Amino acid sequence: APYFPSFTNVENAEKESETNVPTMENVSASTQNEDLPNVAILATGGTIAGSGKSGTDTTDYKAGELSVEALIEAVPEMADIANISGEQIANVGSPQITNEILLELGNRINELLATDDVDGVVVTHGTDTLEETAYFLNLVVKSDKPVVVVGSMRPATAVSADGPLNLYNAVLLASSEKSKGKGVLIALNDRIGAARYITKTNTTVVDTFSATEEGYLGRIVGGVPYYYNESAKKHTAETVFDISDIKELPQVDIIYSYQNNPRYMIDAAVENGADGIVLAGSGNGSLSSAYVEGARDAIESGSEIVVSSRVGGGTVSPRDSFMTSDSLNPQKARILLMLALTVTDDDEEIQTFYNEY
Ligand SMILES: NC(=O)C[C@H](N)C(=O)O
Repeated sequence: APYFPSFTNVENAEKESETNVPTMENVSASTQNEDLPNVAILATGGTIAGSGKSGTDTTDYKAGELSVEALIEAVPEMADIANISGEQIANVGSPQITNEILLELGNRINELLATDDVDGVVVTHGTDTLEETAYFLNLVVKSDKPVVVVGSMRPATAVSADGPLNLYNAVLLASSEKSKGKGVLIALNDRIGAARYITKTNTTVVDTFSATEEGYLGRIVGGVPYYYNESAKKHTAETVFDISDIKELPQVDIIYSYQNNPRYMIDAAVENGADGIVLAGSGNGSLSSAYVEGARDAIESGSEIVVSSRVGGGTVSPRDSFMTSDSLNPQKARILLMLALTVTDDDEEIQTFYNEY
């Protein structure tokens, strides 16, 4: 077959999969191979679970259509490397991922990894906001066991769908002792990336995910993970963030900089109760006078301000006037500010988080 057969007929995949993919609750000891690690796949939707009208439909398809059972049954080779269980956390395109879903996902992963029954977790996710979820998990998972976030750019129904091998590779990484203690990983296109450093860089192409200058951790070659680097930033078991009792995350908004920008968006965020605002400054976090004044007033009103950059790479250098995001892009700087505000509203402490995480 020119492309992965089980993924090409979504109707059959759905029909065949109505039963029997084990969840951690009903996984039966008799179906387990004791020599293999146990990997739980938590599905949230995205293009990896997407379905189009034809094999060449790569833009008008619907994300979040296939169930976790269908994804698992489409890649039977995963059973050779791990005992697989599946859970459906959500089934949405990733722009629909909310703070509520993040909290549910993070708490469920911590629950699973705290048991001896799960050795690693794979999260299937839409690529548009994948880096935000991965970085969130990087900060709240309380375990050294591997957590791998994976997606695809082509829907499951496409010719040369990239989902099946990406999913297999994610399970491979989640099953590997070598992946322990590396922080949350992002696995696409045979590359192993750290959640802290990976970002989406292209609207449509398959190799859209890139590491920032800080680099990749490694790659997968012939079904074997090769690691070369480690992240110098704190993650997972060594972080201070604890979401077990958190019902709602603080409201943090992102506001973009551009020539002639009016300050009313900052004012509107404050009026709507933003606990924090990340400013996507230009260059090295530079801001117009309108934004500087708006941001000063926002601080007076009790909102925290963090300056990141719209540039897409580099470190925003420290300054006296506002906190800065180190090398976190605005969307990841927002994730860290939400979590930081669950711990403190002290600027110095929050700045230290930006430098350490
Ligand atoms: N490739 C993808 O997964 C894009 C999709 N719109 C999503 O983020 O859910």
